[in-house]
Amino acid sequence: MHGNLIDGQWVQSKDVNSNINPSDTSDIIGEYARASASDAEHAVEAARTAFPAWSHSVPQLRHDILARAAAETYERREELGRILSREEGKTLAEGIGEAVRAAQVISFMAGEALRIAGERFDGLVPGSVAEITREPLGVIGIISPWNFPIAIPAWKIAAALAYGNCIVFKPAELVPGCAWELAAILHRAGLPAGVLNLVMGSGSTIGAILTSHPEVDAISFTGSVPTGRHIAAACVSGPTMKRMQLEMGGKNPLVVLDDANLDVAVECAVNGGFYSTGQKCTASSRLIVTDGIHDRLVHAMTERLKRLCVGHALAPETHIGPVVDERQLATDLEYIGIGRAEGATLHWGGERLERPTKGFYLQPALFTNVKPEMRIAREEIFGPVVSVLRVKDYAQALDMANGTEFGLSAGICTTSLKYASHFKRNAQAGIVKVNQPTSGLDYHLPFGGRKGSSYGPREQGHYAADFYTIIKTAYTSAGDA
Ligand SMILES: NC(=O)C1=CN([C@@H]2O[C@H](COP(=O)(O)OP(=O)(O)OC[C@H]3O[C@@H](n4cnc5c(N)ncnc54)[C@H](OP(=O)(O)O)[C@@H]3O)[C@@H](O)[C@H]2O)C=CC1
Ligand SMILES: O=C(O)CCC(=O)C(=O)O
Repeated sequence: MHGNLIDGQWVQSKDVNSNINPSDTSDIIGEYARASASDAEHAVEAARTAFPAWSHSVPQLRHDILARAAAETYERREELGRILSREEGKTLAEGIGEAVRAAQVISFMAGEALRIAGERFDGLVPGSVAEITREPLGVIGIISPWNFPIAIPAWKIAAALAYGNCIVFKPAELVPGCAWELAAILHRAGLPAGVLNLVMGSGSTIGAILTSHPEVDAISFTGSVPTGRHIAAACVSGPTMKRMQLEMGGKNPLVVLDDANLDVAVECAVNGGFYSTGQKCTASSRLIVTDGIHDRLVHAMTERLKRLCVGHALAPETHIGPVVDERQLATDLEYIGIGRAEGATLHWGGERLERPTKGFYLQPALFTNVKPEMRIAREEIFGPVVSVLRVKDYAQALDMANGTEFGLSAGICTTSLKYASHFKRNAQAGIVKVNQPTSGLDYHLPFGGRKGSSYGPREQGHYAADFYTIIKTAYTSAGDA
């Protein structure tokens, strides 16, 4: 059994979580210990005890540990990608790609340990100086979702460690495999006991302990909007008022204008809407298409969708793996029913598929004749379901793109510099892409959204320091009379 990592020790439990492959429910990837409430308490205590030494450690130590972890993650990318694809269901190519991304982000953050710097000003008191420094924040609770089982934990954990923080990490229950491997890699790389603690268990028990514990200084969370809101309330209700970073849902638009290159637009729409089974917060679930290209785009997309192979995540011919679990499949099918009932046209797909192995297979669904007020155009489904909305011109497209409570990513396909520039400036989203899919982000650049999608400072790149460090302003005078 794979235990939890608490204060440098692997701790077993009688309560076991069997990690099931969504491509083949008879395949059990492994048994993972479910942490108890007292395990979570011990993990927080261990992190608190480890904090003084780790927060004052020399940057070279933090760099070297992270660099070793990045190297092992990269060397084992195929094995880790396979575990990832088995437990989450994205294709093997996507799984290996995500393992590489994790290695790259850890390597970037190793450099951040050395680059962290401050500023110096002349003070207003004659002869005085003021120094602005960044100090580690303390104990960070990291709560991650199932859809990026190694990259999201890696970019949160590596940043927290680089800037000198200690961690209690609770991964999503559906994907303990990658979380355990990442914790084991960092442990082997030489982290002192207590600096990183892994507590696998449910959100409602272990997650809730982290968000309410007075010794946890901050929470970094990625997941759904309702859970994000719940966590936000818990973070501010205790005596310490935790810092928080919440990355939540999206209903991301991809605008396609008449002047777009059709091949580019189809690639962006299919990749951004359906790859990774549409299970990305950055997925383009709304295609907003001007009249002149609408029918050609829908036709070309449909031809492309007919050629996509939905199947076992590990099979080399598969383009789209299964949905992550029965519950998410039920949600996707429910929304497909809602779309039909609302009067949208189910133009292609949307059927549950049988495959040689028992899994959660769903044919990608493309809806046309969708109106902006329909639920399928407003609510995050988190599956391979894309709505096409027809508009008359760019102005209407922009208006519709922004007409959502979310604001994570937004894309436009156009060959017009005028419209591309206007969209970059006026799209109400944290990430804007021109002639690129709305999903798929660079690990060295800041990531986050606006409106209901995100709360708190950005993740990734050197901007991550804004969450994981606290700014101190020190005033100094010479001290002589
Ligand atoms: N924007 C994004 O990146 C993502 C969005 N989602 C959206 O969320 C929906 C449901 O997915 P799901 O994984 O259940 O997302 P959740 O938001 O429920 O879970 C995300 C993480 O939060 C934990 N959690 C759940 N409840 C609490 C709580 N009360 N306190 C602290 N932590 C908690 C979960 O633990 P546990 O695993 O035990 O539930 C998990 O680790 C999807 O259909 C999708 O719409 C999901 C994943 C990513
Ligand atoms: O699009 C990406 O590369 C990242 C998406 C993401 O972080 C998410 O879906 O949670």
